[in-house]
This record gives sequence, C-alpha cells and structure tokens, in this order.
Amino acid sequence: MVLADAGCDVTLWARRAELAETVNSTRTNPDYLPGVELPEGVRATADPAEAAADADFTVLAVPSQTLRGNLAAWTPLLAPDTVLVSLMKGVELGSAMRMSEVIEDVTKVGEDRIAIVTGPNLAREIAARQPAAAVVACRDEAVAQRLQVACHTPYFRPYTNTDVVGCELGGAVKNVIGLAVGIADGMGLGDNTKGSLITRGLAETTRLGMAMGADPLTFSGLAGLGDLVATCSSPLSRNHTFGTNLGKGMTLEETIAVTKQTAEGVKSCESVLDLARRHDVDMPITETVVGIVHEGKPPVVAVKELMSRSAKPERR
Ligand SMILES: NC(=O)c1ccc[n+]([C@@H]2O[C@H](COP(=O)([O-])OP(=O)(O)OC[C@H]3O[C@@H](n4cnc5c(N)ncnc54)[C@H](O)[C@@H]3O)[C@@H](O)[C@H]2O)c1
Ligand SMILES: O=P(O)(O)OC[C@H](O)CO
Repeated sequence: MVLADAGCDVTLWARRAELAETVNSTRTNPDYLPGVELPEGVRATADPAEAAADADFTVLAVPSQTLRGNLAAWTPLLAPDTVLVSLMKGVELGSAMRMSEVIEDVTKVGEDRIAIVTGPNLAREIAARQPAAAVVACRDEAVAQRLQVACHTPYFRPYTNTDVVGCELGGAVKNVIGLAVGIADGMGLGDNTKGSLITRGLAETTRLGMAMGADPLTFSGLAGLGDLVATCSSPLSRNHTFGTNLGKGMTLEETIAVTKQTAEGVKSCESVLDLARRHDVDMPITETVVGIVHEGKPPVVAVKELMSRSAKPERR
C-alpha cells in the first residue's frame, strides 16, 4: 500500500493462488487486513517469477526463520540490478545472522544493493494511513535515498541511515523486550516496571550494537527507541500480546495456538542471546525472556532473579 501510494507499480506475491485472486478481484486481503482497501497500484500473483520480473526493488517480508529457504528458490528469478529490501525483524537461529546477512549469503548480492525498512510501523496503523516515520537503511546512501523516494507518502515519512547493523538489531531486539513488557503487563505489573524494562532493554540493545560495530545513536532513533516504544505500548503488537498471554499464565503451547501471525521475538530471543554470548555482552532481560519462553521458568521467579542481580552504575 505504501509503495503504491508513493506511485510505484507493485506486484505482491502470495503463497496461495486463491488469495492472489481474492486480492485482485476484491482489492482486499481478508485473512490479514480485513476491511482495508488496497490501492489500484497493487496487483497480486502466486507466481514468484512474475512478482520478481523487472523489479527495481524486491521487498522481502516473510518470517525470519523461513527467509533462507524462500530466497534459495527465488534467487534465480531476481531482476539483475534489483535492490533487495528486508522488512523483517529477526535474527536467524543457528547462524545468528541478521536478515541482510542471510540475504547476502544466499543471493551473493553485495551489501550496497541490500536495504532495510524499519521503525515504529505497526501494520494495522500503516494500513489505516495513520502518520508514521520510518528508517530506510543501506550501506550505500544513494540507494537508501532512492528507496526513500519510492516509499515516501503523506502518511509515511522515511529517514535514511547507513547504520544497517544498528537498525536491524534495533528491530530484532525490540521484539524480545516487547515480550518482556507483555509478560509484565500480563502479570498485572504497572508502568514503573514497563518504563524500567524499556530503558534497560534499550541499554542492553545498545551494548550489543556497540559490540557489533553499530552507532550507539541509532538506538535513540526510530529503529531503536521509536520502535521499542510502539511495540511495548501497543495491543496491536504480536510480540507484546504473546508476552501478555504468557504473563497471564498461559503455557507456551496455548499461546502459540492463539497467535495467528508471526511473533518474531519468540524464536529470535534465542538467536539474540546467541549473538550476545558470541560478543561477550550481558543481556539480562533477553536471558530472562529465553528462560520464561523456552525453559519453562515461571515469570514470578524470573522477575525475582532479574531484580536480585548485583547493584551497579547505570552506565555500564
Ligand atoms: N506486522 C507488522 O506490524 C510488521 C511491521 C514491521 C515489520 N514486520 C516484520 O515483517 C516480517 C513478517 O511479518 P508479518 O507481520 O508480515 O507476519 P505475518 O505472520 O502477518 O505474515 C507472514 C507471511 O509470511 C507467509 N509465510 C509463512 N511461512 C512462510 C513460508 N515458509 N514461506 C513463505 N511465506 C511464508 C505467511 O503466509 C504470511 O503471508 C516479520 O519479520 C515482522 O517482524 C511486521
Ligand atoms: O506486531 P509486532 O510485535 O511484530 O510489531 C510490529 C512492528 O515491528 C512494529 O514496528
């Protein structure tokens, strides 16, 4: 919708032929965004070759853990000079690669032709054309500027950034902190807890980012604080909602069963912790989320452990 509203011709790939047909005939995607009318500039197809043909930008928005497999099939279909754009906010399990690294690894396209779009961009609000800012990041600023033009609309305001590492980490780790805040909400804890988790969550995200060569200022921008605040405040966030259900006492299996869309932090909390250990960075909130989500630690016990860590200066 954003690209079409900005004047681009968009071909949307859908896995199911019947969904592509529904999008074309009704101009809606009733399974995911009921009630939202898609602009004329969006056409759907179930044929990835048709979607990829001659594309100036190939925008990738599949779950982070399926990207590698999807791209392996799509790489031969990509237009020769296309810019690959990641909307995904996750880290690959096992390799601990960021999404742009997975894209480079599979397609062998150089980092100057790989960009990301991130920031406080809850899909439902974007689809309602509510005002939002975003970050378009690419190592090659000229490419970021081209993409900025391609997605700039009266309601969607993209800023450029060349710190791809920082922007990607901001997006992936905020999902983990969103889970933590959701768990606290579900336990009935209040806004002091939320403010503390958001701030200390941003501190551990920044520590990891700096260890990986990111610019610390990125984390006070849209890809860091901006997205963290949106995710941790909103009932529209899948990660936040997933955490709230866990905090209310639902089991992991029950929570997965009621979650219809991708909550990236559920898997990426493990890969973020993996990254932290590879870079020797302390990430206590991420570790706590892994403990609750994957090791069956009761939230009450996890909170006690987090609060009884040794006292230390704030800036360390
Ligand atoms: N929804 C948002 O508000 C939002 C905003 C910004 C970024 N993102 C990011 O976008 C990415 C995708 O999230 P989403 O909101 O579109 O999730 P979603 O669950 O709504 O949609 C994921 C899509 O991927 C498809 N899919 C699932 N498994 C697949 C597979 N094996 N191969 C190919 N396609 C598959 C699903 O059919 C679905 O169409 C995530 O990384 C998320 O963090 C989402
Ligand atoms: O629904 P979530 O938790 O995946 O969050 C969506 C977007 O990333 C918010 O910017």
